Amino acid sequence: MPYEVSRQVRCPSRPIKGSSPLTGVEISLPILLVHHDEELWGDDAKEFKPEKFAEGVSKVTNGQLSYLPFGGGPQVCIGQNFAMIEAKLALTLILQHFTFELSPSYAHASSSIASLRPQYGAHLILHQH
Ligand code: HEM
Repeated sequence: MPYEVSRQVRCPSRPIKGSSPLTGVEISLPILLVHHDEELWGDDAKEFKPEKFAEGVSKVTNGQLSYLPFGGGPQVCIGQNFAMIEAKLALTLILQHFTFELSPSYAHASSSIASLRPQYGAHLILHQH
């Protein structure tokens, strides 16, 4: 997930929250902050709870555009479906043959260089079935 998506305002007649931004102004939407917003996601917004998505994205977001790992609108990521299938396929193949746990050497430090990633790598210990 990239840290932010940005756009240059080309049409001053499109108001944003009641104001008309100047033409040429660049507006950035910090995706990471939107995904951690407690108003949108609740008090446990910063906790890792993938089960929130058990009934799909539209259920958990109440139809709001508040989950944007692939952006949204006319410039939404064209590789979204490919990336999701690839990730599910890779994870399925790994889980068919291995279980894994975090290594004690793993240090939790997320870093954002174009996309969000573990700063010191994801140290895993794999166990073959
Ligand atoms: C997990 C993987 C990926 C993530 C998180 C991701 C995320 C994103 C995001 C957030 C945007 C929107 C940027 C914006 O609105 O300014 C975007 C655009 C784009 N992505 Fe991805 N992407 C991923 C994989 C891919 C793959 C695999 C491809 C190509 C096969 C791809 C091709 C593109 C292209 C061409 C755009 C620009 C679309 C446009 O401007 O019309 N992405 N991506």
